[in-house]
Amino acid sequence: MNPSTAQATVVVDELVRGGVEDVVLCPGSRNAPLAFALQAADAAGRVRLHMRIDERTAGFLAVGLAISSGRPVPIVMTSGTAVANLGPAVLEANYARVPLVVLSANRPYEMLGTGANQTIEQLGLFGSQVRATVSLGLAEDGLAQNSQWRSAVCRVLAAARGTRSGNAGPVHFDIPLREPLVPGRHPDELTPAGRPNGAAWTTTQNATLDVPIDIDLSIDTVVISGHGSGHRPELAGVPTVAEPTAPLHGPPLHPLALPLLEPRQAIITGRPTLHRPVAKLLANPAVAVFALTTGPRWPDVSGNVVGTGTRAVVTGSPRAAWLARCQKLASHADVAVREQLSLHPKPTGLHVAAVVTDAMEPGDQLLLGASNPVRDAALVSYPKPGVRVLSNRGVAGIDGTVSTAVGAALKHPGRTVALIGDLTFLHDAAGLLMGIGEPRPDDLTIVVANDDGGGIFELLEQGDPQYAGVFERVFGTPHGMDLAALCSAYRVPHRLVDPDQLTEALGVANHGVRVLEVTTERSGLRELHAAVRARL
Ligand SMILES: Cc1ncc(C[n+]2csc(CCOP(=O)(O)OP(=O)(O)O)c2C)c(N)n1
Ligand SMILES: C=C(O[C@H]1C=C[C@H](C(=O)CCC(=O)O)[C@@H](C(=O)O)[C@@H]1O)C(=O)O
Ligand SMILES: [Mg+2]
Repeated sequence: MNPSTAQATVVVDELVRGGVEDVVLCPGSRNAPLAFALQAADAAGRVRLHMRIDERTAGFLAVGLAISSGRPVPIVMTSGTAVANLGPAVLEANYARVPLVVLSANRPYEMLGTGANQTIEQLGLFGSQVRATVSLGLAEDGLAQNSQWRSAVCRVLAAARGTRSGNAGPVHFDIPLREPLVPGRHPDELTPAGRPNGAAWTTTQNATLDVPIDIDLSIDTVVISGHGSGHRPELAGVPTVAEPTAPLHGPPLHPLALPLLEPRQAIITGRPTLHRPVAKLLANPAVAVFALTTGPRWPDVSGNVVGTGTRAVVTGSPRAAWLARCQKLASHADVAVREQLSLHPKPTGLHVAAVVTDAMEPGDQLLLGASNPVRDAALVSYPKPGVRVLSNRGVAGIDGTVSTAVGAALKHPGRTVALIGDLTFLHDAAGLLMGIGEPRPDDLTIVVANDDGGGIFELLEQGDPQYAGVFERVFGTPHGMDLAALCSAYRVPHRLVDPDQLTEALGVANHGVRVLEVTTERSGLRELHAAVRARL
């Protein structure tokens, strides 16, 4: 077995021993030793290999696989811009604490600066965005490097999982590889041995971060449950504004009810990412804000957090009058939203979100695109028990969302529905490119609310009628794209559905990947949201 083949075979073997189930591979030559080793592991049923041509979609496919399974997912690619294309996925993984491993093949380091082809300073490329940057020395004939290789893999996986830090996230694992890059004449030679019984080379237990903080719940309190929040049974009695991807700890509180309430205390769990009324509350100096997070970091956008920890030691109970007021205002907001939807003359993304979230049942997985879809879901529904809701809230990008949905669906045993906007769909339509024979989701429905542009901007300052002369081109960005033709090019079934047919269409049994496109209007969104607020 030549040195590069031996090294690659050991690395793949140790990844499998470390609990990796899925690996995404992009074609290249420098990473050929890893490609051969991964193909062999896939053929032996030890790992599920996913080939992707485009490293950008590969990275977000891995994000989807990782957030749905909780397992580290390596993405393997050749040197050069192939590695740089993982940038957006690494950013998302950093801020959303997703265990990704960018496993980049590299030219031998001595080639740096020589003008050698496809040779860049890729070690360290992701800077502070990764939890660790690990490299391996070149494999050499006759050197006993097995233990170094295997222990490095264990360090990579531990860093990605946050095993000792409580802070899962992306890791860059850069491996310089020297020719020969293809297996020798004796490809069946034995792999340098791992630990007995398939164990990992280095084992460790998850560190537990335990930082208790005292919180008195007799003070009028709301909980803001944001992305990445842990479950907090100690807050079960406290009115909770939960983002769609977060647990609903206590009685549901609608985000639009917040401005009508005067809590004296707020408890953040996870990281709030969605609503301005939430941001305004958390910035109010008259409100005592606590942050409970599971990892070493906590959010404090306004610098108003008075105390933080990983566990609340609660005393007291919410006042009955406070609970009653929160419940009344939450119900009022719920009614106002649905009532205005029924009165609004044109179908909008908010209408589509209401249909999709109403259709979700226990066992389903829902993935929400950035921009309006995730916000619309928050306005028309509360997190449902048994429905897993995912969204790339790390940096709220509209990139890679189709790929993320495909990855998440590949790891979910039941139905996955993705609700995304048209720009989000167009941004990552290449995520539909799944090569012949590659694993495909059993049941993924991508619902595209197509308002021919960026509906979110209608609701922001730039959507004010005073900017009408400028708005449409530089914010609305109408495109007029034929989504049916695009889906046809990717060989994915597509159906244009009237809004009032969407419930029925979602109920049709699905096998594989399909796109349901719903034409919506963004021109009346500002008025619709204003009408809802006027009813509060
Ligand atoms: C990669 C990336 N580029 C740009 C943005 C800024 N942005 C946020 S929402 C949005 C428009 C989204 O439009 P669409 O997906 O159609 O959803 P809609 O707002 O229409 O519901 C853009 C461009 C972003 N978040 N991420
Ligand atoms: C479009 C971008 O992001 C903006 C999207 C929505 C945010 C927002 O305020 C929506 C309305 C609401 O939640 O009340 C907006 C914000 O946080 O102020 C974001 O900037 C973008 O390009 O950043
Ligand atoms: Mg749109």
